[in-house]
Amino acid sequence: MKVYLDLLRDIMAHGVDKSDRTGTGTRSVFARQFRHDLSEGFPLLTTKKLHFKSIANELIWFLRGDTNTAWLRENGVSIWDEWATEEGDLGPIYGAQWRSWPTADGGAINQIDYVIDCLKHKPDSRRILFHGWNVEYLPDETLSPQENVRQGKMALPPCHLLYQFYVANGRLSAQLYIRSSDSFLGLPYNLASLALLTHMLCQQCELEPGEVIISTGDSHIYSNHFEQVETQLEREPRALPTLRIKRKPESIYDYCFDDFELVGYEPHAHIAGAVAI
Ligand SMILES: Nc1nc(=O)c2c([nH]1)NC[C@@H]1CN(c3ccc(C(=O)N[C@@H](CCC(=O)O)C(=O)O)cc3)CN21
Ligand SMILES: O=c1ccn([C@H]2C[C@H](O)[C@@H](COP(=O)(O)O)O2)c(=O)[nH]1
Repeated sequence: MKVYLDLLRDIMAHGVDKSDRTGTGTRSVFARQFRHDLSEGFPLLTTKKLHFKSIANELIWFLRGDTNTAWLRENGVSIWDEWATEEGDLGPIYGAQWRSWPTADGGAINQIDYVIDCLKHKPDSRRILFHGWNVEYLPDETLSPQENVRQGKMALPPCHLLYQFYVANGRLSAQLYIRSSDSFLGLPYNLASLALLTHMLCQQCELEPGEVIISTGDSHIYSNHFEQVETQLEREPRALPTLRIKRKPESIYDYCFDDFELVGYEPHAHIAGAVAI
C-alpha cells in the first residue's frame, strides 16, 4: 500500500505538531485523499500484520446496528472496550445511525437498506450514501465517554462519517470521508473495512468491485507512534492478499467472520502501538 505509506511520509515531513483532546500530541496535516483499485488486491496493510478478525467483526457489528461491546467481546474483539460503560454501552454510535437513524416522529431510518435499494434499482443515482454525523447525539467534549453514554449521547463522535457509492460499467466504487484519522492505528482499519463493505455490497447487488477512495480531514500521527511509523516506512510492501467470500448470505446483515477468507496474506510482523483515549 504505497499510497498509505506516502501519507505517513507526508504527515511526518509536512505535519504541524498539535495538541489534541487525548493529551498525547499529534503531528497533523489537513485534507488528504488516496485511492486503491480493488482489482489489484484487498487493501490490508502488509508493512505490519493487521488483525483482520477485529476489522471484519467490527464491520459486522456495525451492520447489526449493535452499539454494545458484548457481541464484540464474544467474538474476540476488544478495540472498543476503553470507551464503553461497565455494561458495555457506547451510546448511539455508528451502528445505531446506520441501521436506525431516529426520526422526529419516533421512527427510524435504515440507511443501509436505502443504499442497497439504490444500488439495485437506481445505480446512477448521485445520492447513494449513508452518514453517521447525527448532531443531536454528539457527545459533550468536557465529559467522559461513559458520562456521555449515560446521558444518551455517543461515547465518541463518528470519525468515519460519510460513505458514498458510485456505479459505472457495472463496477462499484466507494468514497469514505474520515474527519479525524489516527493514521497509524485507525486508518488501516478504516481502509480495510471500507474495502470489505464494498465487496459485500458487490456480492449482494451483483456488481464488480471498483475503487475505494479515502478522504481525510485532520490526518494525524500520535507522537507515541512516531517510532512505529519509522519502522513501518523502512519495510518493503509485499503483494496484497485477495479476499474470497465463501458463500452468498441472504442479506448484507447475514455475514459472519467465517464467510471471509484472505488468500495470500503474508505481512511483516505486527507493530504494537498504544491507542490514545
Ligand atoms: N485514538 C483512537 N484511534 C482509533 O483508531 C480509534 C479510537 N481512538 N477510538 C474508537 C475506535 C476504536 N478503534 C481502534 C481501537 C484500537 C485499535 C488497536 O489498538 N489496534 C491494534 C490491535 C488491537 C486488536 O486487534 O485487538 C493494532 O495494532 O492495530 C484499533 C482501532 C478505532 N478507533
Ligand atoms: O474509526 C476510527 C475511529 C477513531 N479514529 C481516531 C481519530 C482520532 O485520533 C480519535 C478520535 O478523537 P477525536 O478527538 O474525536 O477526533 O480516534 C480513527 O482514526 N478511526
